[in-house]
Amino acid sequence: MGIVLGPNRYGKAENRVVRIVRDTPRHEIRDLNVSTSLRGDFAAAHTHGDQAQVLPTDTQKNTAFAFAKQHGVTSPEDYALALGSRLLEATPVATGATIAVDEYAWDRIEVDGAGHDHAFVRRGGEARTTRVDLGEDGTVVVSGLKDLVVLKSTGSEFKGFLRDEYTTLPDADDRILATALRAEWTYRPGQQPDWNATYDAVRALLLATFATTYSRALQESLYAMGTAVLEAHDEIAEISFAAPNKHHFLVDLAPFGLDNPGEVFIAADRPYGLIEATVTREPEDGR
Ligand SMILES: O=c1[nH]c(=O)c2[nH]c(=O)[nH]c2[nH]1
Repeated sequence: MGIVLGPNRYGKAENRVVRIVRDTPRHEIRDLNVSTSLRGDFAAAHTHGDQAQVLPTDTQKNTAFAFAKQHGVTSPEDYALALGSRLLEATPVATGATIAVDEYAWDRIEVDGAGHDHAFVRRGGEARTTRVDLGEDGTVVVSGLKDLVVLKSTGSEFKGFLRDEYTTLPDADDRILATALRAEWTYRPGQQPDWNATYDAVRALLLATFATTYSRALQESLYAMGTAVLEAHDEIAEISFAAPNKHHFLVDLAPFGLDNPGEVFIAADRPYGLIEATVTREPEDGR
């Protein structure tokens, strides 16, 4: 039985690219974590140690930084599309490139009621994400966010579930619902919307829908959030979620002679329920 090389790709992961725009005294900052990956006929490098067609990962790293200067970063999507095209041009045997970008948001530090020109404070642990694939079947842009930590202190229940001899969970009529949301939405082919405005709108819609939907399960909240995004954004084909159910357990204060009507909880970090769902469009939508 012969042995052959299977799928392979290579690139430079997690280039931490920070771009400052300083054309005026009021600076702008874009803080990115950029990973590049090329695929194609790189068999010779694996089987014969022949690097002739291999654009070094070091060059990919350099291009990521050079493009932050030359092309600029108006949005992670625009930057990733430009970087991916360049790497494909520079690497004749490459048939596809994937560029993944996480962006960390910085807010201006407020001084005397105004945002400072060049001093910033990191906004939480949340990141904006994009993954751009330039390949054999065209270009796909998947944008999203991760580690968006949200909590509802009421308006959430979980009851009526399947029970067996191992089930101990009681019905909950009123519980805390919390998650660190990961969402990824895929743009329809050929769409080039205002990436930043669309990101802001989708994020706001996810948050508002989470807040205002009475939740009978995290699954129902995710479905409502996805439906809201697809109804409002024709340019988006589908949206996927991964949501850890960050359990908050009511603490038994009875030993101390205290009642606890949903006031004191222990926040458990693990294990957590992991709820994943994709909300998509029916094929007969015709596009
Ligand atoms: O929103 C929830 N969905 C579940 O599937 C589940 N399972 C569980 O134990 N608690 C919860 N909560």
